[in-house]
Amino acid sequence: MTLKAVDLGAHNHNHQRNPGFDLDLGWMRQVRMNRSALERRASTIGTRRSVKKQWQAAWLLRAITFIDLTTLNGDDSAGRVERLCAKARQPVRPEILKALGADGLKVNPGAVCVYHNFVETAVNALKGTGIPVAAVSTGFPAGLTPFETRIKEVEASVAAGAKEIDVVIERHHVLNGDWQALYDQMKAFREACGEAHLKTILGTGELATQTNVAKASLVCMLAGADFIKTSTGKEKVNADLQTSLSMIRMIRWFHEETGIEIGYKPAGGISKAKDALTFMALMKEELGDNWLQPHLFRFGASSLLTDIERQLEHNATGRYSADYRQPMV
Ligand SMILES: O=C[C@H](O)COP(=O)(O)O
Repeated sequence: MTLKAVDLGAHNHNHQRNPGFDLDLGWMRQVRMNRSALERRASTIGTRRSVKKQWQAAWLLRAITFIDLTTLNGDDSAGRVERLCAKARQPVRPEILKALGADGLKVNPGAVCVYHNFVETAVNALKGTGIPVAAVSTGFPAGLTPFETRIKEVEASVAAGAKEIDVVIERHHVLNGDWQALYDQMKAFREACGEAHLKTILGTGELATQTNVAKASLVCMLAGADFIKTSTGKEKVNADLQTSLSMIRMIRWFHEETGIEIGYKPAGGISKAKDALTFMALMKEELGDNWLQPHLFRFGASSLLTDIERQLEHNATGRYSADYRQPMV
């Protein structure tokens, strides 16, 4: 296996950030998505392309570098966050890496994602690793706390050491077509983030139409988002392939018009290694290999790593072990 040749996507520090642009209502009017066409295209992704057996371990290791290892639960505690960070330091058991011939590789998730209250805990637990902490800091998951409070939350998370801020949008702005209000809020969040990267969560399962998803994506990118993200993980419908297509195609269009590369983060309900590989195939087909890097692609996922480690072990030994061998937290 040629694992050593696989670029495990070190963070790209030369990447040009999105400076933000004016809200272009003329462009907004051109945006249309056809749900059935998206569904047809989405249904071909997992079937036409499957990763060949000998490449699977390399792809799975690469998938790990895209994970925002996440815990966003009401019963989160410092202890749980510390255990999650320990997992981020060593996402795959050393004997599995050794068996795969990958023991020399640095494989770490893209970030650890927590509520604001645990940013400091995570920053301390990840010291020396270079793994950034992402915070959901804006009245997550509804995003309906007072606007000023949310801005203060963002500033507090950045001050505590978060390098990425995942911000939920107010869905009613989209449902009412109030693009200016959405734009103004996102612009203010971007400003509050400073050097930290802004990831905007659309809550796509609550936006009613694919055209709304696409328009909300464009507004967030125009306002200066570094990433657009599907879901909080708390909506009834979370990341899926057809919605991903709507967002990815807007990323492509935005890049064609502005030259700026925006990251994509499907989140919520992605828990199987096989699904992760399908999302990666989708990115490769629609945006090309360049987008398969941690500064342009992430999975928001709480349990995906467990399944990936299981599959890697199977790949290395031909056997599956029980889930408790790969405890998450
Ligand atoms: O952004 C991440 C999501 O909250 C994680 O969702 P999940 O628990 O379904 O993987």
